[in-house]
Amino acid sequence: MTDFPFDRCAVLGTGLIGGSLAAALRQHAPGCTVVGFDRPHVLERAEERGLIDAKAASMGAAVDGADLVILAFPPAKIASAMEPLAPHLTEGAVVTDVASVKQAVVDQAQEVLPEHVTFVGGHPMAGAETAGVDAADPILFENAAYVLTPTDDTPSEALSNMRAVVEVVGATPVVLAPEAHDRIVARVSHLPQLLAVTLVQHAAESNDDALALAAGGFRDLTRIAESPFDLWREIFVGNQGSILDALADFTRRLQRVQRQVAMGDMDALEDDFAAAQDARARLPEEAAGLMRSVHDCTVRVPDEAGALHAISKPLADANVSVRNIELLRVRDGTGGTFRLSFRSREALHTALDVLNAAGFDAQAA
Ligand SMILES: NC(=O)C1=CN([C@@H]2O[C@H](COP(=O)(O)OP(=O)(O)OC[C@H]3O[C@@H](n4cnc5c(N)ncnc54)[C@H](O)[C@@H]3O)[C@@H](O)[C@H]2O)C=CC1
Ligand SMILES: O=C(O)C(=O)Cc1ccc(O)cc1
Repeated sequence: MTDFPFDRCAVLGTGLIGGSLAAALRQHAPGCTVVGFDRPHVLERAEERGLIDAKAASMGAAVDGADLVILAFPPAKIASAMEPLAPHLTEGAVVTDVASVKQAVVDQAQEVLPEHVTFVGGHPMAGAETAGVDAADPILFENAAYVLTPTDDTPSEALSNMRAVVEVVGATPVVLAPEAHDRIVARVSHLPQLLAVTLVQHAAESNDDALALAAGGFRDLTRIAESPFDLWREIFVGNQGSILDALADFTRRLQRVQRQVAMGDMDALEDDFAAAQDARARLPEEAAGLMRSVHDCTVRVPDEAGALHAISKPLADANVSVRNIELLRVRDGTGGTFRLSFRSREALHTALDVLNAAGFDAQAA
């Protein structure tokens, strides 16, 4: 790629996010050499998986000569790595990070990074419930929002070069002040994480059989309850103020809902449903990441050998690629139902046409 503004990128922390960024850069900015640094066994794995071009034995060696430095450690380690890194940074380098909370990292960068580099905070709004180098995937950022948090001092060239990084990995840049970012993610990411965990616990502890009755809605709403705590511990500590504000606001809303239910105020609840439907329709069509909500359909098939082939063949013939196939249920004698997921609304609609034309009962899910 000729107009990619960086030649040598150091990725410090080659886990889920760093490994995915490294791999996406290798794929889409082939002129840029990607050097990784992590714990030796992780780095070994990153190289084995082809996520990086080269391994560095130390942080200093990784950033030596790098015009782009991506800090992709856990948040506290990102902040604590800056000071020891400072003397090794190359003049003119752009330093960025991926931490889920921005104000503290931006403050730390302003305090300890040398004048001759520019720090631009970043946060890809894409992730997965599994961490680590083995979960890294260059497709992770496709269609994701990717927040950049420049300050008043950030030179416009550094910001536009970071936009190029975001775009080359398939994401959409969203520029926000660090404090605005932290307030927003408290509501769309940190509070939902706490609610998912609380919902699962609330149901599971109410009755031994409760989870056996949970349908798709409960599953959709609680997917992120499987996320590992290690990262979240740092997020809850790092964004405590905004999370407490969001919790207080949310508690007031929940109390209002409680009053509406108690008073049988269906008009008020209907208004809430309408407002939520309206707002949800404005969610980005392709939400972020590997775990994004996908375009699904269900297909009923007869109980006979070769059923999966019978579905996949006409789709392959029509050049429709399937992201995921899940067998939802099988009943002896009466057949089964598959759930198929596609990457886009267009692919889903083509698939529905193809499958129905082939004689299946396929419906958008
Ligand atoms: N997991 C997610 O869904 C998202 C995470 N983030 C941010 O990305 C950053 C990394 O998170 P993940 O990639 O999920 O975690 P991860 O655990 O997959 O990756 C972190 C990497 O840092 C390395 N590391 C940690 N301490 C180290 C040390 N002292 N020396 C050398 N290497 C060390 C680990 O070995 C690991 O490979 C965090 O700052 C997080 O806030 C941002 C968006 C989404
Ligand atoms: O998988 C999901 O839906 C997520 O919300 C993942 C996620 C986790 C942490 C972040 O800072 C950003 C995104």
